[in-house]
Amino acid sequence: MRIDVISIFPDYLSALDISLIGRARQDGLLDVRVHDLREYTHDRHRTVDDTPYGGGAGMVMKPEPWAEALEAVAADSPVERPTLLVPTPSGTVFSQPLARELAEHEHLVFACGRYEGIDERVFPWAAERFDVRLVSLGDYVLNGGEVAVLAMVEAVGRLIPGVVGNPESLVEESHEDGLLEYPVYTKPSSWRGHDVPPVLLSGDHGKIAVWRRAQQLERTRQRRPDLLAEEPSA
Ligand SMILES: O=C(OCc1ccccc1)c1cn[nH]c1
Repeated sequence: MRIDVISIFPDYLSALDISLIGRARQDGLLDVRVHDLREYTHDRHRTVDDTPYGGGAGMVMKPEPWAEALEAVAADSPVERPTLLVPTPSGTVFSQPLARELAEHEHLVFACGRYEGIDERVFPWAAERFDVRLVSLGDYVLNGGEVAVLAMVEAVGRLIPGVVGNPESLVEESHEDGLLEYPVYTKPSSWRGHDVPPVLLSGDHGKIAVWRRAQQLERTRQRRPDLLAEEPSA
């Protein structure tokens, strides 16, 4: 998979050089390229933002640098229609199913917004060449898209075969089966007066599986009842 990230803070993405993603890059499983949006400006101040039409506080990212950066990325894309992911509080919610879908794509391009956002016209313009997805990581506001991109690259990258050592560890995960994950324990079995639930020491794998499923349901009911909400009956 090829991943391009465009940002005015490319160094923010250096975290992608470390650990799992870093090794996947070395192993050639992931081809991650980070681009500085200011390389696509032509004025002395390398201007990427300007005041908002209609007034209001803050600044808006100018459309032209984005168009030039996206054209450059599309020019040497391995596919006809790369997927352009734009983190924004006003996007559809990122999820494990979406991460699984994106892990099948050949070329992902991430646009990191800053300030009050990117000029809206960039999205219909980009839609000529990209499958444009505005994606939210949650109902809160960050200063820019870089942190959200790190999260999405990790969520998607770890699903790519070979990136995570033991693919088994990808299956039993929160949200993989729509429920939260059961609690996990390791040695010592008694620790500062807190003991591991005895069932886990019983060696009875059937009982352990039943106990774990019950824990998933109880946790999901307590912390995320929304995940259990019944589909509205047709
Ligand atoms: O703040 C976010 O994205 C960065 C961003 C993009 C555009 C303008 C301001 C900030 C975000 C919050 N949830 N998901 C994404």
